[in-house]
Amino acid sequence: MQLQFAMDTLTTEAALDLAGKAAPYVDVIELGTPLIKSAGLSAITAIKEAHPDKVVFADLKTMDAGELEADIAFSAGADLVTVLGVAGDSTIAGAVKAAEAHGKGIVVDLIGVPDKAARAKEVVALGAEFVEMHAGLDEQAEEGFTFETLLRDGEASGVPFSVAGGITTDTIGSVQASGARIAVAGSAIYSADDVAAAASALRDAISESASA
Ligand SMILES: O=C(CO)[C@H](O)[C@H](O)COP(=O)(O)O
Repeated sequence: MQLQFAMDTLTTEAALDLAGKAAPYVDVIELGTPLIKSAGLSAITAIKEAHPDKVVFADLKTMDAGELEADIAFSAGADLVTVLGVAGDSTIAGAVKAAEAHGKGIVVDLIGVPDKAARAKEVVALGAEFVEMHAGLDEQAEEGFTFETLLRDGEASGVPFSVAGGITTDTIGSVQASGARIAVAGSAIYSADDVAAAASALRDAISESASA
């Protein structure tokens, strides 16, 4: 299983600093939605130039104008771009068209989708590379939130999936056991006093879980 670091920070300078510390331990570097809204597409270019060997993930969470929004993110240097699963099929198909033109990929974020397993099948049929079983920051803070449903939905979907929703060293083993392609960790890394150590600990937890 791969490890993705979601950088929910607000400036390119902060993102470059975080990415520089975590890069040795992660496979995918994500520019979070607030970062792209705050710093603009140039942040994607800066991260790709600093880390050309990493998969750069632009979390646009596109809801409309799929082809146009995906195209500008790929042109800026993204390897993977997100579209929302609650968007219409034509939006997702448009984003997939842009990905094909650039030789890159679309990830469909299933945040807010009631039946994630069913929608996952539909969007992969539309050409998405994989789906993200995602509980966002607000949902994580809601009373009664449980992370386990994301894993069950991933397993039930039968398609390639990542998982995001407050993953920590305590839970990343269960994500791996669910068959996820990628575990996405944001606050567990960027909020840590020692960012490199936090990323390294998640990487070690993946290895330990694989050999258990
Ligand atoms: O996309 C996001 C919020 O919409 C986050 O980047 C994602 O949830 C990962 O961060 P965390 O591990 O803190 O949940």
